[in-house]
Amino acid sequence: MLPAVVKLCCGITYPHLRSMAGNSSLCESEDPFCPSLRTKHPFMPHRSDVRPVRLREEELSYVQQGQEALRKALEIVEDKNGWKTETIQENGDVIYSKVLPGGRKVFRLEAVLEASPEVLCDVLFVRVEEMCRWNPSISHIKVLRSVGAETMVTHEVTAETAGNLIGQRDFLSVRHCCKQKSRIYLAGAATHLESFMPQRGFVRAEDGPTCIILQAVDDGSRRSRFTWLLNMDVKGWLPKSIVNQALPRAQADFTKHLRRAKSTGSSERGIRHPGEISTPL
Ligand SMILES: CC(C)CCC[C@@H](C)[C@H]1CC[C@H]2[C@@H]3CC=C4C[C@@H](O)CC[C@]4(C)[C@H]3CC[C@]12C
Repeated sequence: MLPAVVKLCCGITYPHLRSMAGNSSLCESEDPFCPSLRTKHPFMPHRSDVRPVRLREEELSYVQQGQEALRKALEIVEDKNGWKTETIQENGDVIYSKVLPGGRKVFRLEAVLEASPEVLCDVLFVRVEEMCRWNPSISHIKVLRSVGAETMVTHEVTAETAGNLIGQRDFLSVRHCCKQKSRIYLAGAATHLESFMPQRGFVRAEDGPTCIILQAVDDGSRRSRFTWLLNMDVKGWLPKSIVNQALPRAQADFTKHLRRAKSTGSSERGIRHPGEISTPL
């Protein structure tokens, strides 16, 4: 697995980003990944329209932070040692936990969802701002910066829902998406934006380094293996036991809402894929 991690780290899978960063070996390979991402971001070069675009220092730093988040998150998730089964849900989803050196407890949810990795990527990454429509635990998500099609800075605010023992939190995160072989990786980590300091009345929590791995269960399948590392510092003064109960619960709830998300998202946007309408994920 190490070579894969190193590859990701070096940005070998991002020919267009390397080009944007000033490397002269531009867009040699056709990248069929997420065509919707390209149309969404008109500044993404098409093959016939390839020209070097220099990333500003700040943008380049977000790309690097995203790649670094993925590398660190994969290191945690792929280390097979020390994981304990936390809960087995009725639907078969399993949450494992592990205590990292330093004492933080992280959670890994494993599920199978009835959608292809591309559809899940669309719901979770491309249309991230729509997440609060299908997930009542989140009250607001805004993309503050986009760098190419695969990196963005987002601001998220959790909802003040009854039963949320943690209380409302906000997050400022770099989010990064990349495809390698049959997998799509969504990574994230807390970041900074000068114009976006913690706001009064909010406790700024930190999400990450975290990642979601989406992998087709078998060739041509519309089912995906969904592996999600939840690695969160909720901040504030709270007993560890409360936090360590709330996090896996939040993870299970999120996955429950995600299973219903695609139908809502598609119909609201008027996009209909045959056979995909009301199928839960
Ligand atoms: C217990 C309290 C403090 C937190 C509960 C809400 C948690 C589970 C919510 C808040 C913000 C959410 C994240 C917001 C944005 C993204 C980016 C997306 O591409 C994958 C999902 C991901 C990573 C969400 C995962 C779930 C998340 C971390």
